[in-house]
Amino acid sequence: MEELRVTGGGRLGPIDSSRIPRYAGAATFARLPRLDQVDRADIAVVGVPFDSGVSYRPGARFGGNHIREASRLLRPYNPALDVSPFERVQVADAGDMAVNPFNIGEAIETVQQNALDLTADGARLVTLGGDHTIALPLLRAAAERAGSPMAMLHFDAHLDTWDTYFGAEYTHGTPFRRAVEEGILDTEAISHVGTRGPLYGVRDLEDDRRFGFGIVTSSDVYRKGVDEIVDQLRQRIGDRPLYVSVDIDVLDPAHAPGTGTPEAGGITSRELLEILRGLRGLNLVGADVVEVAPAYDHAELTGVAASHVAYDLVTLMADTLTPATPAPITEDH
Ligand SMILES: N=C(N)NCCCC(=O)O
Ligand SMILES: [Zn+2]
Ligand SMILES: [Zn+2]
Repeated sequence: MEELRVTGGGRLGPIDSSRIPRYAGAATFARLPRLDQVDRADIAVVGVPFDSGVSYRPGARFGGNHIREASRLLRPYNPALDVSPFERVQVADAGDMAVNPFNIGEAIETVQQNALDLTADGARLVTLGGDHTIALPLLRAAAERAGSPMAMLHFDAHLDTWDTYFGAEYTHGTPFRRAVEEGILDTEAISHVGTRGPLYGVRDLEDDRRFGFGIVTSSDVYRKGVDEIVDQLRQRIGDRPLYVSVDIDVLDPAHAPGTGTPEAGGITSRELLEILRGLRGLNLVGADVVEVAPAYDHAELTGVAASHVAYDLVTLMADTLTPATPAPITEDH
């Protein structure tokens, strides 16, 4: 069947949902071309089907494809930022990394190597997880490409700076402690956003502060409002290279039930999208959306939220990127 695509801006864009029904055909993120259908991509969206690092409900290995299915409804123009991301730069779906589910150490190496391979020509990555374990190798690869320690915003109900679980150092509750230990984050410019819920003890917060993390809790977002939070975060980040990691459980379970470790009292999808849009103009070098576990989802709520979050992350990146190649095909259709 012929692939009728939106080609505005000269890029190979999404399959045109006004000519081929959006529910037809195999899913790629936002109906974009696969990476092998374009010469190169400025932004690659890639899946990591891995959830061997979870401490409670499993299933985030299916998250990437769930987000892709829900992303069929995205459209090419983002009015909130007045950007057509798929016209500005070439965006493509790089498929899924083939990650060993039985060996976490090997899985982490594979994710790191695949992320380096995908960014060798200057492309930036938006990764669809997978559990939060994968943030560590993604951060390693992004820091190597950035050439310096990075600022990071970590949207999550949880700190994910715990030390070990059952003696294991590499789990979905520990990636950011490991990242700080490895020196790949700029500890002047790292913050959690949306944290809440019971902890193991006050020591969790003391450790976290010692590592350099700032904390904007879910309650801070509610009480101070989005604009004040955005100002605070932007000041801390400055012009450093920025990595954004979004654990979908940052949202209240009412907005994102399909996740492995849900906590009551979370932010809304509107608040999350508004904070992300407030990051406009910052040097976003990499991002992930993780912890989407479709077996616990209802009515695709979590998938829809995650697909919109990924779309806004792609838009933020596209907005600041100078395309590495000029528009490859003729203007419009
Ligand atoms: N990264 C996520 N989603 N959760 C971490 C929870 C760790 C725990 O079970 O205490
Ligand atoms: Zn979490
Ligand atoms: Zn997490």
